[in-house]
Amino acid sequence: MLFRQLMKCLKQTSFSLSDYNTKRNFFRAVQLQANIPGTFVGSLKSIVGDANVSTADAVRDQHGHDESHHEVHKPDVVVFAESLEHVCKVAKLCNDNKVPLIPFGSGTGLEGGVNALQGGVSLNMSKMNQVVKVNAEDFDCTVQPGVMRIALNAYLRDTGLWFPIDPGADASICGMCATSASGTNAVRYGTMKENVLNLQVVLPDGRVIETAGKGKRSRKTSAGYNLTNLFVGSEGTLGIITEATIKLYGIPEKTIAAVCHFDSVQEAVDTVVQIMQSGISMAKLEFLDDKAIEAFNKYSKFNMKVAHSLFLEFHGPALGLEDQFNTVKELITSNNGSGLQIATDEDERKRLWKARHEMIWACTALLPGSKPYSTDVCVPISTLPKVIVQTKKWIEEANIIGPIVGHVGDGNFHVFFPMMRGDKETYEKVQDLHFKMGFLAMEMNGTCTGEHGIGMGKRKLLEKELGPTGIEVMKEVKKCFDPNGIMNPGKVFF
Ligand SMILES: Cc1cc2c(cc1C)N(C[C@H](O)[C@H](O)[C@H](O)COP(=O)(O)OP(=O)(O)OC[C@H]1O[C@@H](n3cnc4c(N)ncnc43)[C@H](O)[C@@H]1O)c1[nH]c(=O)[nH]c(=O)c1N2
Ligand SMILES: CC(C)CC(=O)C(=O)O
Ligand SMILES: [Mn+2]
Repeated sequence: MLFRQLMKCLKQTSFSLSDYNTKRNFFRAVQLQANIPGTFVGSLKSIVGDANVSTADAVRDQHGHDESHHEVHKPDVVVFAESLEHVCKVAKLCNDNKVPLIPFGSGTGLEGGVNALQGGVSLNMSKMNQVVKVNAEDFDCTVQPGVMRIALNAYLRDTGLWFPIDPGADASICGMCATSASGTNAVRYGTMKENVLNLQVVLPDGRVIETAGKGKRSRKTSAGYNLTNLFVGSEGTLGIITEATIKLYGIPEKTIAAVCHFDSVQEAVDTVVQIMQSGISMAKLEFLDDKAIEAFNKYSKFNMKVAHSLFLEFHGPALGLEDQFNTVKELITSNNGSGLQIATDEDERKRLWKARHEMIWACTALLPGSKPYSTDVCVPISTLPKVIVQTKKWIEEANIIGPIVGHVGDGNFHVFFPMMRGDKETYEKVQDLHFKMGFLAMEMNGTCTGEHGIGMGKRKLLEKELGPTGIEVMKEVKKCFDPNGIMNPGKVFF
C-alpha cells in the first residue's frame, strides 16, 4: 500500500516544496492508525473507566470542531481525563499504538485546533478543574487544565487579584496557553506568552516535565532553554498541558472606559498610533469599523452612531488616571474624533463595552447559520494605518461582508467573514483576501496571526512567514517531543 502511494507520487513530474512537504507528511500520516480497533477502546476504558470513554456520535461531533468555520472532523473516541495518571497512560497507549491524540480544552478556538483531521482520540481535560494553589503574596497561581478563565476570576475575587488575559470567550486557561491567547487587555498586561511562569506537560511517551523545573515560579529565569514558551502556542502538537502556573495582578483601583467616533478609518487609526507613541499605558484600545457598529445595532437593537469607533479603557490608581485620559482626549479631538462618551461605574462600563463583546455574535447573525472565518494579522504599530486602510479597500472591492474589529493598541485586528461550513465558493474568495492580508502584514514585518494561532487555516501563511528553513527547524523540534507524530497531526504544518 505504502509502496503504491510512493510510486504514484514519484510519477508526478512537478510539484512545489509545499507539495513535497504535504506528501512527505502524508507518508508519515499513513503510519498512524486510521481506525481504532475495539480492543484499543477497551484498553482506554481500563485506564480511565467506562464512563470516561465515549464513542457516541453526538459526543464525537461536539469534539470534532471549535467555534470556527472549519469543517467538522470527528475523533474516533472521546476520553475524559480525571488525573495526571490518566493523561500519562492514555498518551503512552496512543503513542505505542500510533493513534492520533488531540487535547481538548473547551473548544472555543477559532482555527480548527481541536478538529481531529486524522481521527484518533480527543482528550477532554474539563474534569481536571482544580485551582491547585494561589500564592497571593507572590501574585501567582497554579491551575489544572479544566479551570476556566471566568471561574478562576470568581475564585480569586476575595484575594483582590485577577487574571486579566481575556480572549472574549470563556476558555480554559491551559487551552489559552496552548494557543498563546490574548484579547482586549493584552495591550496593558501582555499575552499568555508574558504571563505563564511554568507548565506541567505530559509528553506523548507518558513522561512528565515541568518546563521551568519542578514547582518553580520565579518572575525571571535564565536557566537554559525557554521550554515554557515553546509549549505556549504549541496548539496541542507537542504534549498535553496538565497544569499552568500564571501571573496574577491587583484589581485596579479605578477604571475609566470611553468610546468615540471618526469619519475615516485613517483618522481613527492615526489616533491609535499617536496614543501608543505617547507612552500612555492603555488597558484596552479597540477599533470597530462602521460595518461592525451597524452589525451590532442590528443584533442588539441599539442605536450607536454608525461610524469608525475607538473603545478605550484606563486602569490604575485614581491619582493620575484622569491626566492620562485628558491627554488621550486631546489626541482624539486633534484627529477630528467626536461623540466622546465616558463610563466609570461598572454597569455603565458594561453597557459601553457591549458592542465590542457581542461582536462575534452580531457578525455571525449577518448570515444566519454561519461561523466565523476570522483573520488575525498583527503588525508594528506605525504600519497599522496603512494595513487597515488597504484591507478595508480590498473588502469593499471584493464586495464581501467583512466587518473589522481589533486590538489595535497591539497592531492586531480581525476581519470577520461570516461563513457557511461547506460553502467552497465563498471560502475561496475569502481565503484569497485573507492571504493577501497575511502577505501584506509580513511585508510590514508583522505576522499572519497575533492570537488565534495557525491551526488548520494558516498553515500556508506560516510557510511564507518562516520560510522553508524555519519550517524545517520547527518540524525537527516537534520530532524531538513527538517522534511518532501522534500529537494533533495536521495542525500548524501540513
Ligand atoms: C467569542 C470568541 C471570541 C474570541 C475567541 C473565541 C470566541 C469563541 N478567541 C479564541 C479562543 O477563545 C482561544 O483560542 C482560546 O485560547 C482557546 O481555549 P480553549 O480552552 O477553548 O481551547 P480549545 O479546546 O479550543 O483548543 C485550542 C487548541 O489548544 C489545544 N489544547 C487545548 N487544551 C490543551 C491542553 N491542556 N494541552 C495542550 N493543548 C491543548 C487544542 O488541541 C487546540 O489545538 C480569542 N482568542 C484570542 O486570543 N483573542 C480573542 O480576542 C479571542 N476572541
Ligand atoms: C471572531 C473574532 C473576531 C474574535 C476575536 O478575536 C475578537 O473578537 O477579538
Ligand atoms: Mn481578538
